Amino acid sequence: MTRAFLIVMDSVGIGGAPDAAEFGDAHGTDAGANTLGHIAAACAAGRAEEGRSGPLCLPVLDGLGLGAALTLASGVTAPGLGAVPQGRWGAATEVSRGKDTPSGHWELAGVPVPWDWGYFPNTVPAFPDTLVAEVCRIGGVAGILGNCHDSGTAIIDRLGAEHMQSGWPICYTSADSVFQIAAHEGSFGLDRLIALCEGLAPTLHAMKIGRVIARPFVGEPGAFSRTSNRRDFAIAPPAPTLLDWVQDAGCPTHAVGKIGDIFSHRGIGKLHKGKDDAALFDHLDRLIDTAEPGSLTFANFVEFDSLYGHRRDVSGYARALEWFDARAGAFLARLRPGDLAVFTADHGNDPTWHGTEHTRERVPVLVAGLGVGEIGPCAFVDVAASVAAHLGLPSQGPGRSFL
Ligand SMILES: O=P(O)(O)O[C@H]1O[C@H](CO)[C@@H](O)[C@H]1O
Ligand SMILES: [Mn+2]
Ligand SMILES: [Mn+2]
Repeated sequence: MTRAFLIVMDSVGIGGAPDAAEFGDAHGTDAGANTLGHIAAACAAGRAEEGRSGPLCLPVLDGLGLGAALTLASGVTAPGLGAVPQGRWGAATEVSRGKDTPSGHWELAGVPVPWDWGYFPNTVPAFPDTLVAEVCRIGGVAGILGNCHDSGTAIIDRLGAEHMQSGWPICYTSADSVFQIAAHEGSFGLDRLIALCEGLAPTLHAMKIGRVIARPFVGEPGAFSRTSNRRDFAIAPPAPTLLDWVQDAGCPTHAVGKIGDIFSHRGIGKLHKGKDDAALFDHLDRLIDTAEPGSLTFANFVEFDSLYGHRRDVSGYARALEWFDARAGAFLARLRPGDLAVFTADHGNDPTWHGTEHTRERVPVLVAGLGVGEIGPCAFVDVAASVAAHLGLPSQGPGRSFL
């Protein structure tokens, strides 16, 4: 019996999205945002030397077809990449109208987003008075801090001390459809922060705001750091996804990392969480031995995005890719006959691009366990159709299997 491992490298885009200009991610004759392509170019030019050195070195993912997928998506030939692929490889295009994590994951799981997400304006205040009043009522506070667009690390540096003094939660958003609350685990309390986010979620979801996110932090003024106790309260997918298709067929599902949160816990069998991507890869290494016949393991590795993409840290992103590549090699060596492993991504987050937001890009689809060959240009939903076909399940989404 077969097993499937669907592994999302969060934000590892390969450029070339046909609609990038509509998202502000291409201008004029500029080739546009290209997470992998621009990281590889920076590495080759000696501009990504912190904690690593030289051209980007990803022999395992490139051996599956990463460099070939990059060239297919965006026409870029990246220094250090471009081996003759030993896997099946393609470049996938998204149709959902958001370049956010839920849109990307749901569409990979067979369900494009049929609605326009709600967003908050990039003004101060960013939030309507009625929403602020709701935060105050549920949180038992007299006011909020922030009320603006910002980077999550910058805003705790700026407002963390005032938050500890006043007890007011720090509420902020971004270009994504999110409402985020940062609060100190000690002075405000982690359970209280999570209860506040959970209590606000129905109101925000009714506004088609995709997620309410608890962003707890610890430390003292001048030395705050976010913890791994982040919680996302996401709106539910609009239709059953690949996870439901598998579960409804009586087969086990394993969610590694934030997959459970992203799918609002629909179709999730066992949850495997961890404090960082290394701990998540330990889960994957265990599941390669223990996952049941017929099961789907769906994993998200978030640190490319959260620690390096949003922080515009090119060296850090390159380091993370090289670390991941080595772990992927050890993982793939343990695949069994009948196993399928797919490496892909949910959107881009080019660390060389302006701002601190996601970027609209195509994503790689790298498949181990199905022999060698070009999948070529494909759709996000084709990933779900292919995984379902591999597990012997009828695909219920619009995708076409590349099996
Ligand atoms: O700057 P931080 O708090 O990491 O926020 C980032 O994380 C959010 C959710 O993934 C995105 O909307 C992005 O703004
Ligand atoms: Mn993401
Ligand atoms: Mn992100």
